[in-house]
Amino acid sequence: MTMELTPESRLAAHCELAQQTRDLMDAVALTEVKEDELLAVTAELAALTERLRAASRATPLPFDISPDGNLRHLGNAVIGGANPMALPLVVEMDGLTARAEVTFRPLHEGPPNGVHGGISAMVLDHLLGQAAAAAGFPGMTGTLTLRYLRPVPYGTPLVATAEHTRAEGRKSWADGRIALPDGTPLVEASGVFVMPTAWLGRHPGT
Ligand SMILES: CCCCCCCCCCCCCCCC(=O)SCCNC(=O)CCNC(=O)[C@H](O)C(C)(C)COP(=O)(O)OP(=O)(O)OC[C@H]1O[C@@H](n2cnc3c(N)ncnc32)[C@H](O)[C@@H]1OP(=O)(O)O
Repeated sequence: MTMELTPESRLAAHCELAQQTRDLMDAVALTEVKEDELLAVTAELAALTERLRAASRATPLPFDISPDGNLRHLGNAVIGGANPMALPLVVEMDGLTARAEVTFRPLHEGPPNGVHGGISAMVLDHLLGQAAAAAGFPGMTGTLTLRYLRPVPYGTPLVATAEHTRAEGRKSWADGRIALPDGTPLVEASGVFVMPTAWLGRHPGT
């Protein structure tokens, strides 16, 4: 884990850029403008891409400690505010239960009018991993098992939750689900997380 000192104002500007990029991605997925406008916007975007590439990192922003003292990962593909790929998911811990409100977007479409199963899996992978980490067992996903019970809609507020269930040596288990606000489950997941030997001693409790 690399700790890096970057001014908060620059990080906030990076997160704003990522959010603007998400808005752009949503607009690209849904646009109906004419072909010449598509070509014009594409040319403008190519120029903007080159401006950002004028100074580049080799990897996204790493784990760091936020001003409120919490571990954060702004470059993460699920929770990273500075990563346009991220929703970004805001995970709250309620005791040992990880909980996140999530509204998927048309951009996440897999089946017609529904969220891609891999997107649901990505959210649950992260949430289960965070529940295991909160219980003192951070690890890499070894196995993730999913049951897709009902199509996952986009544009509707949903709730994702996960909890650590047990641990054995370097392995820990967690369960989770994405559900409608009334609790109706849409996708259920269970996962095995394995702490790589390289992490031993680098996280509280290991
Ligand atoms: C530095 C501090 C960081 C702090 C951090 C904070 C975290 C803040 C929350 C982040 C939440 C992120 C949540 C998303 C997490 C990803 O998305 S991780 C990305 C996806 N996963 C991967 O890329 C993992 C790739 N695989 C690997 O690196 C390695 O295979 C593994 C999983 C680390 C295991 O390697 P290994 O340690 O050499 O395993 P090995 O010694 O053979 O086996 C150890 C035990 O695990 C079992 N095992 C091994 N592989 C598996 C498997 N695939 N399935 C089930 N069991 C397995 C073995 O059977 C063995 O069991 P026992 O014999 O002890 O009973």
